Amino acid sequence: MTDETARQDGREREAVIAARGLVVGFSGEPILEGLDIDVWRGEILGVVGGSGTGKSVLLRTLIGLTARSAGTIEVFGRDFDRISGEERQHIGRRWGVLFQQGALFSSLTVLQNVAVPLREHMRLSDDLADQLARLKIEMAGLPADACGKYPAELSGGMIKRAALARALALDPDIVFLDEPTAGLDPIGAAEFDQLILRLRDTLGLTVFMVTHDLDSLVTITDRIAVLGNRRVLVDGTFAELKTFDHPWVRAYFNGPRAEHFTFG
Ligand SMILES: Nc1ncnc2c1ncn2[C@@H]1O[C@H](COP(=O)(O)OP(=O)(O)OP(=O)(O)O)[C@@H](O)[C@H]1O
Repeated sequence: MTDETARQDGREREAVIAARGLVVGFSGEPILEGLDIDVWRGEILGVVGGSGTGKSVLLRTLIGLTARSAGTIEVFGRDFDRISGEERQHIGRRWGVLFQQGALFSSLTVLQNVAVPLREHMRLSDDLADQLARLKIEMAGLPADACGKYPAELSGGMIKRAALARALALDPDIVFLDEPTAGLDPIGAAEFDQLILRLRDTLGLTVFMVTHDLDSLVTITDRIAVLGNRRVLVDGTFAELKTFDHPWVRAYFNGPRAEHFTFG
């Protein structure tokens, strides 16, 4: 949705993230060039694009893990380049991240993994950190006996849930999810979708979700941003994107796997 559409909605939308003119590259041609994107408070934004278009690079750039050579990023209305280190740290605590492979510490149990951000950022006793970590683990839909397990002892779905519990540890306002349902069976993926939806509805979370999962896109996203030609080509609902006139967008949203999703 563009700024204009947001205004036409008659509702004031608050951009949790507003990035403008992002340029990101490693060597050679930039991966992202002149990219603008907004993430609105309380929405589930899906980010799609062909393989290698820079979805994960965008996610990492927005959270400050990948450097950009140009562009601005406002987070909660604050220009990230113009704030003190202390404020940056404070803002960093307001987001949680679920990386593609979970990125759990293999030598720590699930409970210890989830307690890491609590111990790092809050001055909590070990006991209180453990209690809070148990709560997040339960919120992520894991059984209590998962707390004492190591990542190697978990299924793919449990790893995603443990990583989500860790992302939720500091009660973030926004969570960044990189392909959260990749590698899950269809039942596990649908359960994970519902979990994300429930967390958004009950906690008022904002969700930035990179995904290739058409079912997730249809079922839980409010809006989808399509990456292509190094920027956001277009954004809108799944139904809107089905009618957008661009070869890749048409092929993606009306291809053999998407054509059965029809809208009133
Ligand atoms: N640290 C890095 N150093 C050099 N090149 C990188 C680095 N990170 C990403 N790239 C390159 O940037 C491009 C975009 O990568 P990215 O992982 O963002 O793609 P993606 O859209 O998430 O792809 P996929 O859907 O396959 O996960 C790729 O060509 C990748 O090789």
